[in-house]
Amino acid sequence: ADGHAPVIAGPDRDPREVYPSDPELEIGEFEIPAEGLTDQQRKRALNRLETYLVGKHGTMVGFQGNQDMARCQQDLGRFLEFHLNNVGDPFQQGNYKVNTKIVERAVLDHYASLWRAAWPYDAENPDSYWGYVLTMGSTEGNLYALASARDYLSGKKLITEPGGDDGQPVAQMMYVQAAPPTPAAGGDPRPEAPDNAYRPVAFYSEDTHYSVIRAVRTLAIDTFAAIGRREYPGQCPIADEWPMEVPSRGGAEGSGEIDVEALEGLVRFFAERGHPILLLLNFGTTFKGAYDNVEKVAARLVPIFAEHGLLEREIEFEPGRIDRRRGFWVHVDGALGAGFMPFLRIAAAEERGSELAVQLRREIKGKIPEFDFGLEVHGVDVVSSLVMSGHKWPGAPWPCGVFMTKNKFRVEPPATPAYTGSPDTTFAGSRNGLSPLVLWNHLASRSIREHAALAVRALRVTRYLESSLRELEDRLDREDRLPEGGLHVDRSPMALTVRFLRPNDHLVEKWSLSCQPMPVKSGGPRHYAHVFAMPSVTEEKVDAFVEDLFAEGAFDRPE
Ligand SMILES: COC(=O)[C@H](CCSC)/N=C/c1c(COP(=O)(O)O)cnc(C)c1O
Repeated sequence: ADGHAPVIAGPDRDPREVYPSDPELEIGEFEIPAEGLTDQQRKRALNRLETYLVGKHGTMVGFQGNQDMARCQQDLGRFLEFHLNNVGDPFQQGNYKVNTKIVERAVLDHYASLWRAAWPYDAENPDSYWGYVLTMGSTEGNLYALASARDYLSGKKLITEPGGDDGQPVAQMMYVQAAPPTPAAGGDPRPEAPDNAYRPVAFYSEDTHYSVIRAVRTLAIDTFAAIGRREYPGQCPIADEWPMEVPSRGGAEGSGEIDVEALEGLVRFFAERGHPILLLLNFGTTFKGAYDNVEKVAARLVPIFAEHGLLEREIEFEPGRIDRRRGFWVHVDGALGAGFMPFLRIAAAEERGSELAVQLRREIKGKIPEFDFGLEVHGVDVVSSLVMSGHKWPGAPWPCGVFMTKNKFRVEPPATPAYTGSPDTTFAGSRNGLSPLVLWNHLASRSIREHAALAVRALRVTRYLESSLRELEDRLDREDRLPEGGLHVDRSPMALTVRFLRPNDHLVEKWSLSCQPMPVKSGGPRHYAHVFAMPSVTEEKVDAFVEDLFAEGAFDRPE
């Protein structure tokens, strides 16, 4: 009004008309005016939000997030008094002293023991684990793993003692593009395609989480489909046209596991042409909770790697400076599965007559699948890196997780910023110092056996959920209210989730259901929803959910 530029820009339109309205929450209560909000206004808004969240929290069954926050607030609330920042490498104290790196190391050690890696961390031991607690969730871990794999396979300098060739500290680590590799003695040099040796090819299945697709694009990593369509048109070994992703067994209506035979054919095609292989396997897929058979994949691919000089190859940085490394990288996306499968393995190792072992055998008939650093095939430790989300199985009030690899696979960090006093070896700059506390509290609050019992219980609740949905199908059928084609109840082997026909929007909203259309052979997409039996989902919650599905119109489709 007085001709001066406004202190802050006013709204072009009323946010209440623009943002999606929610009957329980009004955006107008949360907008922040130039004069701020009074204490009373802030308290009213926060109370309104808490009431909303309490309601949703009680019926949250649709995603893989464990809603049981255990003792987070009581035990850890006091740490909100600090700006906890674990900036830099977890194993180097650095100059930012208000950190929880000592807790982070304890958490990493424990996961290294659960994932059968060599621990504690030892910089001198190539086989020792190295890892860090993620500030985002498995998306960050997958991004970091794929970036590491890309650089490792394309000949970037591996991590070495800090310092240059003359032993003097270097101001800035630079990437060194190595000369084309000469396959180790006995390998068959392929002069016809020396440049492929630094062109890693990425493989992942059609059930892979969308964050991986974003990651390969962000990192400019070529997938087998991209190179196949561009450089080998019409030569796909498994289909007339190169599929965008490795097919899953049985396609969209299958279990969600990767088709190992299809993968083998695709990998062989590129290994024969000298490409290093970058493979991402799922261990608990997003929608079906399926586990790629890591053992079977390894048994099929290791001989191919051996045949084509990819088990170990020599890379020469500068004349006379030889570096021996692999021509493949296997990353296991264990966002959900890496958090609880180790505990099932522990339950299976119990005395055969123990209550835990007996309960486990009721849930799982076969062997507990291997997916971690302990898996060896033909003497090769197959897994190069692993990731887990902390807000899934463990249960955290915010996204977090763990990334883990081995020293021998680590690539030189692009920078060693003096001002943090620590090499820049993680993905983030500032790193969440509270997340290690949450994971530590989760792990330390129970014995290994009690964690194992929790994992077995989740399998039991999942089985209860599946049987309850199948009984519901019979009840609806008896009352002639069953949707045409039935409820399509399905559960993949050992999955913690059951999928079924998507119910109406009201129930999707009430129970926070994650939904996905699936292309099916008999015509258009079939709309599914799923429930994950995380530790916060009880039989009582399942009963209440299924009763809602029995109500009139529960499966009415929006017009
Ligand atoms: C629809 O469900 C999701 O997108 C959930 C995250 C929400 S559950 C808390 N899944 C995330 C996920 C991710 C990404 O993990 P986050 O970054 O921790 O969400 C990576 N890999 C797999 C196999 C995943 O399932």
